[in-house]
Amino acid sequence: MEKSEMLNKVKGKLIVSCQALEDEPLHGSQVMAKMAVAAEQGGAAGIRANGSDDIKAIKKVTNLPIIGLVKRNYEDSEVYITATKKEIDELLHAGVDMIALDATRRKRPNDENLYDLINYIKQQGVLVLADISTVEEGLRALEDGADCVSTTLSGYTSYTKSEACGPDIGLVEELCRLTSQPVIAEGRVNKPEEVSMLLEKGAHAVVVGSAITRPQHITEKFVRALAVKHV
Ligand SMILES: CC(=O)N[C@H](C=O)[C@@H](O)[C@H](O)[C@H](O)COP(=O)(O)O
Repeated sequence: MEKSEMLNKVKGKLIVSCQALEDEPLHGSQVMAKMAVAAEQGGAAGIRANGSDDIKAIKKVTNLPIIGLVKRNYEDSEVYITATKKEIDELLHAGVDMIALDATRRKRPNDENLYDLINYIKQQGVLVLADISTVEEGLRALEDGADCVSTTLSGYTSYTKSEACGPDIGLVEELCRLTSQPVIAEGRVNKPEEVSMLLEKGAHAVVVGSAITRPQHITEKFVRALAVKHV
């Protein structure tokens, strides 16, 4: 797939994040592959997926474009989304259309450098999605060569931590105002109407994860509503 073709395919559309870590009930590549099929049947235009096993299984069942990442924890860093060249090589080997990596300014494991990692991915002809938590991080990542940015980490870095339960609309708006490059809205998008609202605010595409693919979280919401009703 041509680089620009992938971005055109997801423009104005929904991308579904199909992820379940080892401690989650739906963990397993076959389950994530079924989630991806369900997402495609529902009309998703792309899939965001974690780890080469899940990605390989998903590629067998759908031709939708895939944004790949590898979540891995390192002792010397808070960065866990595609933190080093090792994870990038795993994704290149699995074959993805776009690689999502942490593009915060936090220290990376082995002191690896964001600029070098972005440009390494680009040299392999794969698109780079910068997962950021602030406007400054987004602009800097684009300067460093990222093809697009996603608001994935807003609320998840020590300096953006919040109790917010909805998407960071302000961050999407501000990034869209300051750059003409694609801005993807991601993180705590819980309602269908938020997807259309974020697209109207200028988002290129919207990623939804937990609200579609983490049934334990969906159940919790129903249970909370039940508790409120009976107070
Ligand atoms: C912060 C972090 O590690 N986010 C991860 C990034 O890949 C995923 O766990 C999220 O599910 C994804 O970003 C979609 O967000 P939400 O599940 O809120 O729709």
